Amino acid sequence: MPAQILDGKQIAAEVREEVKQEVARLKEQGITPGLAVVLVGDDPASQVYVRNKHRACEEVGIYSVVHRLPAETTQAQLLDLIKQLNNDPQIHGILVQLPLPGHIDEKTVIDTITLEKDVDGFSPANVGNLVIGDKCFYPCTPHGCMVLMDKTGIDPKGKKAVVVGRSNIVGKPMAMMLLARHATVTICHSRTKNLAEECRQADILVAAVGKPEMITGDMIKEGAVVIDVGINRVGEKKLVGDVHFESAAQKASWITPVPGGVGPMTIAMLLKNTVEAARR
Ligand SMILES: Nc1nc2c(c(=O)[nH]1)N[C@@H](CN(C=O)c1ccc(C(=O)N[C@@H](CCC(=O)O)C(=O)O)cc1)CN2
Repeated sequence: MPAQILDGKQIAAEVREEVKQEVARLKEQGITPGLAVVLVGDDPASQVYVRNKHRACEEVGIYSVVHRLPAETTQAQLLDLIKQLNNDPQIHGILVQLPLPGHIDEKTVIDTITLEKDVDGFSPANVGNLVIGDKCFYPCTPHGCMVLMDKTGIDPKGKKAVVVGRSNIVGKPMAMMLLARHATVTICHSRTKNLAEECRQADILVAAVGKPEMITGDMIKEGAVVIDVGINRVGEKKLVGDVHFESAAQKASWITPVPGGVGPMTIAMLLKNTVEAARR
């Protein structure tokens, strides 16, 4: 039987509605959650994501400021802006849209965002807290994957989870979150021997490699839950994930589509983290 769809659009809408209610409660206490988004340069995809983040904030009542800086902005100028935002009482969350232009060191920039306002959850201190299970912000994309499963009644406890991809933004935090929920976790990457065999062991398979349709149906265990984090543009307009949807859907019990799966959850979880930052 073909897989059921994990509908990210619908679940993200539910999360946004919950956030809206939480924002209203905070406003009754005199607190308006505030998010600052910083965009450097003119990457077209980043411009769209930043615009969508601003709109999503407006819809739920979060105060949002977008700082659009030219591609030639120096690292020192960007760090100055972040320090200013760190001290701005109206701003509870700071996000620097990635990727940054090549002359700016992403790590230095992320390290400059104060821990309390790191709503992306990318800073080393936040990641450290995630690893040891302390209070932290869950990075938005893997958090979105977890919420997709939770709201569908998929419990990782005792399951074998395979995460393909070891990025700091998705693969590694995803593995930590699954581990915290008592899954047995394997992280695979470009040098994993016999990737297909590893993937076939997975009750939950998370693909986050950035390679169009690399995971095919023959790599999937019958009945597995397949979460596709990839967003790859092929040709002029077509978007595909890291999973070959048609063949994978013949084997999986649940699968996320691309578009409309994990992507919409990323922004919904950012709103949630911003409200959490304000609440704290
Ligand atoms: N500072 C950050 N930078 C980046 C992040 C991030 O979480 N923080 N993630 C990505 C980009 N991103 C949000 O910033 C993002 C990507 C995709 C989507 C999304 O909704 N995708 C849609 C398809 C949209 C399209 O047509 O292109 C989907 O999958 O349905 C939302 C947010 C890198 N940078």
